[in-house]
This record gives sequence, structure tokens and C-alpha cells, in this order.
Amino acid sequence: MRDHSWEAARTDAHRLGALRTARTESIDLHHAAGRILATELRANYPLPHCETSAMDGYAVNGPGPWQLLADLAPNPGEGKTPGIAEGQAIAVVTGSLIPTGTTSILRVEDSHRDGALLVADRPPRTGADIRPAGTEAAAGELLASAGTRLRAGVLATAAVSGHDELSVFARPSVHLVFTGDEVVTSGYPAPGQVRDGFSPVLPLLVATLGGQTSGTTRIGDTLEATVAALDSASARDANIIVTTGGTGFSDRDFVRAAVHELGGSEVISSIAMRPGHPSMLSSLPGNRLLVALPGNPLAALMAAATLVDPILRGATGRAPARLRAAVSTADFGPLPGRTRLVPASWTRDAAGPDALAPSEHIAPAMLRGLAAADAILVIGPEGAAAGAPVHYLELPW
Ligand SMILES: Nc1nc2c(c(=O)[nH]1)N[C@H]1C(S)=C(S)[C@@H](COP(=O)(O)OP(=O)(O)OC[C@H]3O[C@@H](n4cnc5c(N)ncnc54)[C@H](O)[C@@H]3O)O[C@H]1N2
Ligand code: MOO
Repeated sequence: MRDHSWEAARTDAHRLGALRTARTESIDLHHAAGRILATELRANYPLPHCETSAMDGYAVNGPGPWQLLADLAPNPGEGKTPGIAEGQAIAVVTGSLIPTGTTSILRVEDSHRDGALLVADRPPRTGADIRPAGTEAAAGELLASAGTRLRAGVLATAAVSGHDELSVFARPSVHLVFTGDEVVTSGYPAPGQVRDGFSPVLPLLVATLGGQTSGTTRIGDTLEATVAALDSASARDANIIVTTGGTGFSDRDFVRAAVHELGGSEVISSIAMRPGHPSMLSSLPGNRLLVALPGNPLAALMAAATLVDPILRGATGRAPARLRAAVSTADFGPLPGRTRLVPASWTRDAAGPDALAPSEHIAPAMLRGLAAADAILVIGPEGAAAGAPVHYLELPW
């Protein structure tokens, strides 16, 4: 068994996800938040689609003073107002259509009335506060590429550019299998037991990464139970199975044996990372992928960032998460052959740029350091000196 490098594990996971691209579906814009665009988003019409006033005030023609035709602006939605001749003005509000003949908009705060006349306190330049059609986008112009997550900005842009339905990738279905005779799901664990740290967060994590949990199974440590869990109706229908625990090589670890018994094959048997070394990625009959997360909680979540995130990104038309650059506050000595994933948080140092400080409490079986983290430092085998550039991943969930 040869370790995959951490980088190769991410790349292979992404490639295998992309080979199983999710189908697309059309979804009402109001229910599309967080989904991933499956096609380009283009403007259905010019933005803005008509010439309008950018301010409350008056549409004026020529230099003032002006004869005011109407001092109450009509509702912009009622359509075209009458035109104005030179020396005339008409009240408008922000968003009103520009009457024919308008040379500029005089803001209400820059004007006063002198009997029937409208006078400028600050004469507007020609064209002032007239919003021409098409200045934000021409009809058909690209607003967002396929693979874009529909966050607030993109979703609002889709709405104002005339979209009611959006084509998005279906959420790949993920079946979760939690192993461990010693795992308890509520109350205080007895000596030897552990409180389950996975079932409260993995469905959330899967959803945040772009999938949906289609089923969960909790099993004890036997080969029969593990095979049955990976071969259940829900697990057979899923695109991806994620298991927790049981990745090791003891006679109480059965995930690898169950994969082989079901005719699957290990694509990634282990990863040269710390924590998370025994993580595994297998293909299973039925075009399914199985991600085996180690039982140690921090190791499992670092493995999820390494495997589950890239698979779901690949399956929904997105690139792998970008490695970003920062400086670390701490020295990391060399660790030959291993990439370290280290929960870290931003510190503000008055003397220098913001830097990432590794959390305390980051042993593989601990979670407290991740709870306090803003990001994950990615430290290569050569280590890194304090203050030198390092890579980090944004927390993917
Ligand atoms: N002789 C060796 N022993 C171990 C090695 C090794 O290389 N040689 N690797 C260690 C590493 S690294 C890890 S990680 C773990 C991998 O363990 P498994 O994936 O087989 O997981 P388990 O043995 O089932 O559990 C490990 C640990 O995690 C706890 N656990 C399990 N499920 C949960 C849960 N839902 N919530 C919280 N904690 C959980 C479990 O009780 C164990 O304490 O193996 C090392 N050993
Ligand atoms: O690497 Mo294990 O995955 O240390 O906890």
C-alpha cells in the first residue's frame, strides 16, 4: 500500500467527482440559494432595461429656470410620462422613466421653487443622474459562469436580469455510515465509550459542500454489519458513501474488508497527511464512490476537507478549493513525507499583516482547536518558518 500525497489525493478525488457529474435540474429562483449553476447566467435583457432617473428630483430640459409641468412624480411603473420642451421640467423619482427631451436630472435638494418656476441652486451638468439603458450589462452578456455558487449577489443579479428558473446541478446524494460499538449519541459516555461527534455535523457538512444526505446508518464493528450497511438500499442508491471509523488495520476495523467483499477497489488507500493518514477513497460497483474517514474526529474532518469537498466540487462543475497564501505565526519543523493540516485562526499584529496562528488542542482525537479555527494551514513536509509564506485553506464548511 502506497500513500497518496495530499495534493494527489485532492486532485484524484476531484477527478473522480468530475467523472460523475451530477444531472442538472431547473429550480425556482426563490429556492436556489446555495445551489451551483449548471449553465452560464446571462442577462435576459439590457441592465437597466430602460433609461431611468438615478435620483428623486426633476427632469429638466435646457438651462433653468424651468416651468414645472407637474410637481408630483407619477408612479414609475405606470409607464412613459409626457415629454418636456426646452425650459420645462417635470417631477421624477428614482427609477422614473426619463421623459423625452430631458437633458439632465435636477436633484430635489439642489433646487427651490420661485412661484411657478423651478430654480437650480446647483445647475446639473448635461446628462446628470440619467441612468442609460444597458450600462450594467448588454442583453445576453455573461453575468456568472457555470459552477458558480448561488450566493446572495449572484442570486439577486439573476432575479433582476429576468430569470425565474435556474439550471443547477442536482445535489449528489451521500449515504453516511457511522461505525463504532463504543460510540454513544447522547448523554455522558462511560469509560471506554465516546460521544459521537460526527452525526450532528456530517449532514450539515455534506450540505455545505454541495451534496445532500440521503440516508444514515449506525453500525457496530463487524464485517457483516459493515457489508450490509454499504449494500443497503439507501447506500446502493447514493452517489457517495461516507463512513466514519474502522479505516485501520486492526481486527476490529472492517471498512476495507467490506469494500473488497463488495467488489470495490481502493483508489486512495492512505494519504501522506497528518492527521488523517488512514483515510481511504474507493470505487464501488454501481458507479459509487466510498470515502472512509478515520475515527479520530479531527482526522475525519481534515479528511473530509481533503476528499469529500473535492469530490462534490468535481461532481458539480467547480474547481478544487484554492490554496491561499498567508504567513504563519509559528515555526513548523520538517515532517518528511507528510503534509500537515493545522487548524489556525487569524491574529492581528499591529506590526505586520494579519497572520494565522495554529490552534492549541489539535491532536487527531481532539476537536477544540478546530472549534476555535478560522482556516486550515497546509504545511508541506519541509515545514515553514514563522513569518514565511504558507498556504492555507478556507474552512470549507
Ligand atoms: N497501530 C496503529 N494504530 C493506529 C494507527 C496506526 O497507523 N497504527 N493509526 C491511528 C490513526 S492515525 C487513526 S486516525 C486511527 C484510525 O482509526 P479508525 O479509522 O480505524 O477508527 P476507529 O479505530 O474506529 O476509531 C478511532 C478513534 O476514533 C473514535 N471515534 C470513532 N467514531 C467516533 C465518533 N463518531 N465520534 C467521536 N469519536 C469517534 C474511536 O472511539 C477511537 O477512539 O487509528 C490510529 N491507530
Ligand atoms: O492521522 Mo490519524 O488520522 O492521526 O488521527
